[in-house]
Amino acid sequence: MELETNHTAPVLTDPAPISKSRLGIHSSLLPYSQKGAPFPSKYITIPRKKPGKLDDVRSNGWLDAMKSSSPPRKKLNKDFNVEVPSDDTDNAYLSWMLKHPSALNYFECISNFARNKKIAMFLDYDGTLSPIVDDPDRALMSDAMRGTVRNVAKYFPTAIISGRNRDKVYDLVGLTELYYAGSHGMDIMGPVTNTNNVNSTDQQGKEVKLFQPAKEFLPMIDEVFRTLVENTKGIKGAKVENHKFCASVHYRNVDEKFGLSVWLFLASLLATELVNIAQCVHDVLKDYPRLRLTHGRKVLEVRPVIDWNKGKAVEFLLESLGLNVRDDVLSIYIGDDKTDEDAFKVLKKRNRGYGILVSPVPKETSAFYSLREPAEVMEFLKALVRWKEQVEDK
Ligand SMILES: O=P(O)(O)OC[C@H]1O[C@H](O[C@H]2O[C@H](CO)[C@@H](O)[C@H](O)[C@H]2O)[C@H](O)[C@@H](O)[C@@H]1O
Repeated sequence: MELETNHTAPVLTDPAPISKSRLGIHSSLLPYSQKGAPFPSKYITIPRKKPGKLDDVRSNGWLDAMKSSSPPRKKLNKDFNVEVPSDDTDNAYLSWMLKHPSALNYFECISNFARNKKIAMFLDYDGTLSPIVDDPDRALMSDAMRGTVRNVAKYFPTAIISGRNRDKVYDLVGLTELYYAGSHGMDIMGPVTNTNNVNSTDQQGKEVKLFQPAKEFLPMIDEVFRTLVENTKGIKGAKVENHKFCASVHYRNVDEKFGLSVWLFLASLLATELVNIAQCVHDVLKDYPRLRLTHGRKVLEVRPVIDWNKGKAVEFLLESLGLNVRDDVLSIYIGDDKTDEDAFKVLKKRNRGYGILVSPVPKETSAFYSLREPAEVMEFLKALVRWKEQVEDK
C-alpha cells in the first residue's frame, strides 16, 4: 500500500500546532474525576495540566497561526475576472502531489486495493462536502453532493465526522442512513451492536448508541460560549458558535487591518482586529485550565482537554461497526482541516486505510492522497459507487 516517493516538495505548512508550552499553558491540568462515566475508560485518557499564566497572544504564535489558517484566495485575473493560480503555485502543488497523489488519478490503484475488501467511509463536512464560504450558516451541501453521499452509503457504512454540533451537521446533510459524529468526535451517534446497549434514538426513532466522552463539560462550554459572545460583541465580523462540546470563534470576516482596542490603546499600540479577537479568546481561556485551544480554518476552537479527537472517533466507530478486528476492511477518511489530521494519523498507523486531504495548496499532512476541492470529492465518491456497481454486477 505504501507508495514511495523520494521527492521533497515545497510545502506550505499549516499553522504550527499550538503546543501547551507555546500557549503558556502548562502540560498538566488539575485532575478531574471520570466517576460514573457511561463509556469504557479504555477510550479516554485525560492529560494533566498545571495551572499557569498564559503568555500574550503576540508572542506565543497565535497570530501567525491565525493569519495562515486557511488557503489564500487565488489571484484574480482582472482582464477576465476569473481566479487563476500563478505558475509558482501550480509548480509547488504539482511537486507536492508527488508525495500526496490525486485520489482521482490513482483511482484504479485504490479500487484494485479495495477489491474483496469492505470499505468504511468517513467524511468531514466543511470544506469537504460543502465549499468554504464566509458565513458558516450558509455552508450548504449541494443536492448533487447529497445524492452522491446517499449512494455511497448504500454500499459502504458511512459516517460524517465534523467539528460542528451534531444536530447542526445532521440538518445540513439530511441523510438518515449515515452515522454522525459532531464536536470533533466528542458527540457520536453510532450503531447499536451486541457489545453496546441502546441508549438513545435518532430523529427517526431508530435505536442508536450515543457516545459523549466530554459530557461533563457541557455547562462549562455553555458558559464559555456566552462569555465569548459577550466579549467579542464589539469586534466587527466576529462570530461565535456553540457546538455543544466545543465553541468556535470565527474571524474570516474580521478586518485584519486596523482597529483599536482599549487594551492596546492603553499600551499605545495600533492593533489589528485579529489581535483583539485572539486576546479575547486568550483571556477567557485563562480562567478555564480544563479547556484548550485548537486552530481551524479562520476559526479558533475552544474544547475540553480530554484526549479525544476525530481519530479516536474513527477508531470508536470502526469498533462499533465490528470492523476494527477484520483484516479485510479498507477505511477511507476525506477531510480538509487540521483537525482531520488526527484521523489521517490513525489510518496511517493502522495501515488499513487511506487519508485523503482536500486542499488546493500544498500542506503538511498525514493523508496519503489528495483532492483539490469538494467538486473533486464528489467525483471521487461517484467513481467509487460506479466501481462498486460494476463489481457487484459481475
Ligand atoms: O470539521 P468540519 O465539518 O470541517 O467543521 C470545521 C469548522 O467548520 C465550519 O467553519 C469552517 O467553514 C465555514 C463555512 O464554510 C467557514 O466560514 C469557516 O471559516 C471555516 O472555519 C464551522 O462553522 C466551524 O464551527 C467548524 O469547527
